[in-house]
Amino acid sequence: MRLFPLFADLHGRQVLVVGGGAVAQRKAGALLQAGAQVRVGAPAFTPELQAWGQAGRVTLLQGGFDPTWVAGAWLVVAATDERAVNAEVARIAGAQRLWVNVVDDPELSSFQVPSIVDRSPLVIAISSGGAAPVLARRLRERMESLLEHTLGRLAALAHAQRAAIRQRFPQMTQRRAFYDWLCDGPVAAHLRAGDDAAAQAALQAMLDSGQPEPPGRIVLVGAGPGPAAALTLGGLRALNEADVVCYGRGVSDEVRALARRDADQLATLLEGDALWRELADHAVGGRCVVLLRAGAGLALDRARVMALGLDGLQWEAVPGVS
Ligand SMILES: C[C@@]1(CC(=O)O)c2cc3[nH]c(cc4nc(cc5[nH]c(cc(n2)[C@H]1CCC(=O)O)[C@@](C)(CC(=O)O)[C@@H]5CCC(=O)O)C(CC(=O)O)=C4CCC(=O)O)c(CCC(=O)O)c3CC(=O)O
Ligand SMILES: NC(=O)C1=CN([C@@H]2O[C@H](COP(=O)(O)OP(=O)(O)OC[C@H]3O[C@@H](n4cnc5c(N)ncnc54)[C@H](O)[C@@H]3O)[C@@H](O)[C@H]2O)C=CC1
Repeated sequence: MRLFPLFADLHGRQVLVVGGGAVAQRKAGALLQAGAQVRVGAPAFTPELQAWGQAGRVTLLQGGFDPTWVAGAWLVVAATDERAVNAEVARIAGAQRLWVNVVDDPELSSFQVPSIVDRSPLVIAISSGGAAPVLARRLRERMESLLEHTLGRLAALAHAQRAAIRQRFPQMTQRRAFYDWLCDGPVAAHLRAGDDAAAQAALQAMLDSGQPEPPGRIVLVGAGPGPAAALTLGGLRALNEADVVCYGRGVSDEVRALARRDADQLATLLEGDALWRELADHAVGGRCVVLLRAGAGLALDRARVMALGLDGLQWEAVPGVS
């Protein structure tokens, strides 16, 4: 590892960007995101940088690089299109032991700027160490599509409850289990479905009870053509574990009789989203719900389940003989 990754707190700290072109603008923009006080010095600026200057978001220093500009800076970025100027900026900043990023010379840079996936407070920084910046960018684009945008809100929720979580789960092993539940269970699912209030309530309920509620389980079982003998072994096993059996048209009494004795049995004629929701409602408190349908049974629509924010539950399908 040639470069050591670290996360710098630039809030309220002065950073100097030398150069006023597209690259200087990109660096200045990222620094502003991090709350830095950005000063940009160049003979000419992009329209965007000029606008930021007028709005007071950055301070513009007009003219060619002047060594006095580095005074007060914590970091310096050399982003002109003149190699000699960039090298001079690196020399002056380096002499004062300031960290300097030289956009056209990884060798002269004492720090480089990574590709950033921002799910604040979660942040991922990717570096190729200057070997191939485009690879870093491509990897970022893949991660952007992979990581839900609600990840940041999940981390923020965890942050807000950090003390309560420690108090409720004093041992590290308990906390690990809790965090697994937080990421895999209903809180994350509610956030993905855009229901922040429900996410907060689920987290609060967990902190109150201290019991990671096991996720409910829903098994879609195909009952086969009718007689109990045609039920698959998987179907039979699910019926034995069921707390609730929802059955559709054409399911024989013979098959229903195989369910666990104290399971609730309910006929349902619902379809689509209403059906998925009904099954999820029955699965509260970690219950096992079996949907019995004649023939092959109902196919599991994972995309729909996810869209409805019900993927915190365990969904399975045991197709029957059709
Ligand atoms: C060393 C480093 C110094 C530094 O910190 O700036 C550096 C150096 C150079 N970049 C060059 C070119 C390009 N850089 C990009 C993109 C990014 N470059 C970034 C960082 C870094 N670039 C640092 C290393 C980081 C690492 O390796 O991990 C990113 C990650 C961050 C950011 O800049 O904000 C950002 C992606 C952000 C994102 O989208 O996620 C693109 C693609 C594009 O713009 O789409 C091209 C055009 C294609 C090409 O030419 O390769 C050139 C040649 C210039 C020339 O030939 O004139 C040099 C100089 C050299 O290699 O010598
Ligand atoms: N690190 C990176 O991600 C990338 C780096 N590059 C490198 O960055 C350089 C700059 O790229 P762009 O911003 O697109 O160029 P640009 O031509 O848009 O901007 C250059 C800027 O430097 C300023 N400048 C020139 N002489 C100066 C001086 N003496 N003092 C202060 N400012 C001065 C100009 O006024 C202008 O604002 C490129 O030459 C290239 O080598 C290019 C692409 C990506």
